[in-house]
Amino acid sequence: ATTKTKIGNSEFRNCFMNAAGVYCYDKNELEQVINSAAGTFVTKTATLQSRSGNPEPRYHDTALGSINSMGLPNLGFDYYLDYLLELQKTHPDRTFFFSLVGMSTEDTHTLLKKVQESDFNGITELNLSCPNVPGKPQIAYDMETTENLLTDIFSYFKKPLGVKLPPYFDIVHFDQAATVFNKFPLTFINCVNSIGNGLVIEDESVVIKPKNGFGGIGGEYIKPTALANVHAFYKRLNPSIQIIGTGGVLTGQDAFEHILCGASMVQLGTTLHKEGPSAFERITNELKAIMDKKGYKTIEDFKGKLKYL
Ligand SMILES: O=C(O)c1[nH]c(=O)[nH]c(=O)c1I
Repeated sequence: ATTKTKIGNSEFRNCFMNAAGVYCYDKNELEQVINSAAGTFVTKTATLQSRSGNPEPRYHDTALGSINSMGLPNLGFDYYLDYLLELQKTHPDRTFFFSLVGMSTEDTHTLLKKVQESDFNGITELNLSCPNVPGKPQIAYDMETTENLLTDIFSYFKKPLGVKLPPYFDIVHFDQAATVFNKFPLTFINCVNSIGNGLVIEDESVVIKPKNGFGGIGGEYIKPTALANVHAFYKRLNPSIQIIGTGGVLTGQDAFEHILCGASMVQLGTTLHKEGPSAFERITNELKAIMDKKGYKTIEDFKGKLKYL
């Protein structure tokens, strides 16, 4: 079996990659993902200026997953663009993802216009779902703002673009969000970001410093929500808009379920943070074993073919 995949016009030797925020802060981490079994990488979400992020401790692993309130720490847009342009020379056969968001609508347009005017030939992921910047809402929970933003973006942005979405929890919200996304030539949507503003307690205390311990939840806790979002949008979106599945992937079986729900690419967040880049080879082999046992040669043989009772 092969776990190769395609997003837009780009082919990837493997359908696994990191989730933005994990193993993607600097060249050292990104190089490790390049040299792993992963098919590609996405950068830490970049803002116009570099950011130190929220006070520490701001990330905590638990037995079943993780909680984080990083606060968008990143080395700034230019650092990641320079590195991505360098990789286009050293790895011309590979396509990488660039995650970004502005601290204001104006900044978002400034960033995307810079990408549009640059020689970057990869795929851009606009993060509409960061839950951890105090005072900033998760953009994609406001459908009017999201529609207005995408309308303006697609008036000038002509390169492959996808959006990173927060989890939705109401069928009507799936309907409303899909109606908006179907209006635009999106290459993909990425479901889901962490479940925002959870609270983890050890003994009598919260475990992270920012926001009195409130932070985004990842890991085993969120797989049912992630699968539901992948499948809900898979059933509602124009087939031209592909789905990247993120959330709760620990094993090849979890990845199999994301693809069964309609994912064309699967991202590792908490699992990658805990296990390191060797997780890509382990999970790829586990998925291939499942495919071989079932007689599936490519992920297209079972993508989106979730059975109902
Ligand atoms: O706190 C973060 O940096 C962060 N943390 C997340 O869990 N998701 C996000 O999109 C972001 I930008």
